[in-house]
Amino acid sequence: MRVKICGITCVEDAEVAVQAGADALGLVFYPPSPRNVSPEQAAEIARAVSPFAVLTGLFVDAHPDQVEQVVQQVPLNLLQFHGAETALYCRQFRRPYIKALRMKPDLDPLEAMAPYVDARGFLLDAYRPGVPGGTGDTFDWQRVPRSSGRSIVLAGGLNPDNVAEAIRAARPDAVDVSGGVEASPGRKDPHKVRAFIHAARSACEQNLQKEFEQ
Ligand SMILES: O=C(O)c1ccccc1N[C@@H]1O[C@H](COP(=O)(O)O)[C@@H](O)[C@H]1O
Repeated sequence: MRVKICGITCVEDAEVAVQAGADALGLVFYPPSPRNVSPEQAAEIARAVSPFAVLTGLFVDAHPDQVEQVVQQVPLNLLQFHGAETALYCRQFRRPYIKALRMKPDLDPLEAMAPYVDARGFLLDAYRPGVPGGTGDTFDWQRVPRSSGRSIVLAGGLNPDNVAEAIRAARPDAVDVSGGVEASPGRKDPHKVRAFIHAARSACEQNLQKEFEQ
């Protein structure tokens, strides 16, 4: 079980997340978001954190030049495309990427994943019309495909109180949280970050124990 803390806007929050055991940090390059960071802020965060934390850059239907400019300035390990980007679009940067899929009621996730043959994984998020992400909404975790053969990151409205249940229901490879561990828009609450990671790790251990006993 990997844990990604998304929407990091400052060095202090990045350090809290990594010390609490986060595997990955998300940096949002989407100006309408309260978690948006400039390439300069992102580069400062990148310099401060452990080289073993996976730094993920989140984009929403960005112009390719914007993505190129960011990847020149910030040592990102992974790109996260959170809009309506096609597989061709995602592939052009020749960097490891995950594709976010918003779980609209009529969406078949396996069908939606199919074109992204080179994606490193898929982040499944709640669907709210007109809002690309970071909504704080959950979706029906039973809709997460089992044994798809692809890495699945579960997101959408997760928090320290529901992440264990979400992991038990969906059995994802990773979980991702943004608003559920915030003190205010764009700032993380250290207690919530630690509680979230602890709850996710405990739920994963319980799942493993159950499988061992069966
Ligand atoms: O965090 C944002 O502001 C954001 C903006 C636009 C697209 C995606 C965004 N965040 C991603 O949304 C999901 C769910 O967020 P939340 O936990 O429900 O607040 C999360 O995976 C972020 O990666």
